[in-house]
Amino acid sequence: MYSRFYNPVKLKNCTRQLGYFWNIQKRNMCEDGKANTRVLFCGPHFPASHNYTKEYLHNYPLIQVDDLPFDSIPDLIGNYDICVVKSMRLSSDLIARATRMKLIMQYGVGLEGVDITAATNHGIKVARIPGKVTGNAASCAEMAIYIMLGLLRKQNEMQCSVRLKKLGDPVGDTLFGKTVFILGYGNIGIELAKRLRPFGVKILATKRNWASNDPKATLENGTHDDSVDEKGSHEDIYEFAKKSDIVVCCLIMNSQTVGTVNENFISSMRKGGLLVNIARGGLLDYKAVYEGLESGHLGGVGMDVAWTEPFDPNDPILKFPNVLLTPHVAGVTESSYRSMAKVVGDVALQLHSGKPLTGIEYAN
Ligand SMILES: NC(=O)C1=CN([C@@H]2O[C@H](COP(=O)(O)OP(=O)(O)OC[C@H]3O[C@@H](n4cnc5c(N)ncnc54)[C@H](OP(=O)(O)O)[C@@H]3O)[C@@H](O)[C@H]2O)C=CC1
Ligand SMILES: O=C(O)C(=O)CO
Repeated sequence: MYSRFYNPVKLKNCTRQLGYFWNIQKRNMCEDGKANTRVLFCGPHFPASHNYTKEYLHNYPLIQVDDLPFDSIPDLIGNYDICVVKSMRLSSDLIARATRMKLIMQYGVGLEGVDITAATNHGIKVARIPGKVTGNAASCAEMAIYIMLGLLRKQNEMQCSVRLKKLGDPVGDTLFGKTVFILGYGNIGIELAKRLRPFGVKILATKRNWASNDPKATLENGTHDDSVDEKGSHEDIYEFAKKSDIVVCCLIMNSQTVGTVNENFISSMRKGGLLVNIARGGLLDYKAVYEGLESGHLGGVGMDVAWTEPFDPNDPILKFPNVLLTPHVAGVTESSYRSMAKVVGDVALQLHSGKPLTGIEYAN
C-alpha cells in the first residue's frame, strides 16, 4: 500500500520510540553529560553476570556497569552507587571507602561475606536476590538432584570403569524409595522438594517456623506447598538425620548454623547415608565429614561448596572415590544469571530515576 520508504504507521512508531528514548536520556542526563549511576560488579568469575547486566541496560548509556579487577577495587569503589558481589568478602575497610554507595547486593543469596553492620553504619543498604522466581533456587535444586543421583550411581567409579573398559560396574542405587531430609527448608529447599516428589521419595524437612502465612510456602500457582511428608523444627535435625538415607544441607550460613553438620549429626545419620551440601562449606564440620568417610559411616558426600574456595586440589578428602565435587556452580546457570542480571538492571534503573527499589530482599 505504501512505498518501502514511506510508511506512516512505521514512521509514527519510530518517532514515538525516538521520543521515548530522548525523554529517558533527558531524565538521566547529569550536568557533565557523563553516566550518573554507576554499578560495580566485584568478585571472581563475574564476566557473565556483568555482561548480561550491560546487555540488559544497553539502552541506558547513563548507567555505567563495570567489572573491575580485584586489585583496583579499593581505589575505585568510591565511584560507585551500587556494588554487586558474588560470595565475596566485602570488608568494613572496603565499605568505608564506598563513599557514594547506596546499595550492596549479592548476585544471589548468601550475604555472609558482606559486613552488614559496617554497611549499615555507612548508611548503605544490603540486599539479596530472592531465589524463588527471579533468583537461583531452581538451579540449585536441580543441582542437588544431580549430585544426589551422581552419588547414588557412583559417578566417580563409573568414570573409572569406563577408563578401565569395564562393563556393568559399579552397582548404583535409585532415588526411588529413599528418605531425603532437607536441612533448611528455605527457597532452595522448597524448589528441591517439589522436584523430588516425582522420584517417589519420602521427604523430611526442617525450618524454624512453619507458619502457614509464610510467603515462601505458597507456590507460584497460589496453592499451598505440601511437598513435605514430615515437618520439623531446627531442634529435630538429629531425629530426622536418623530417619533419612540422604541429607541435603540448604541452610543459610551464619553464626548459629556454622558447623551444624558436626560429629553428632553425622553419627546420627544411618550407616551408608549420603550427605549433600549445596549451601556453604562452613555448615559442615570438616573433621567430622572426613572421619565419617574414613570410617565408612558416610556412604558418600557431594559438595558444590567448600570450606575454602576454590577447593584445594591437594585436599586429602579427595582420596575418597565417593566424594563428588562441583565448583560452586549450583546457582550458576544461563537462566539464573540472565534473570538476576535483569533484577540488577531494574534496580539500577529504579535508583537512577529515584524510584523505590523492588525485587530484592533487604538484610538491613
Ligand atoms: N551453591 C550455590 O551456588 C548457592 C548456594 N546458596 C546458599 O544456600 C543458602 C540457602 O539459600 P535459600 O534457600 O535461597 O535461602 P533461604 O533464606 O530461603 O533459606 C535459608 C534456610 O536457612 C534457615 N535458617 C536461617 N537461619 C537459621 C538459623 N539461625 N538456624 C536454623 N536455620 C536457619 C532458614 O530457616 P527458616 O525457613 O525457618 O527461615 C531457611 O530454611 C544461601 O544462604 C546460600 O548460602 C544459595 C544459592 C546458590
Ligand atoms: O547465591 C549464592 O549465595 C551463591 O552462592 C551464588 O553462586
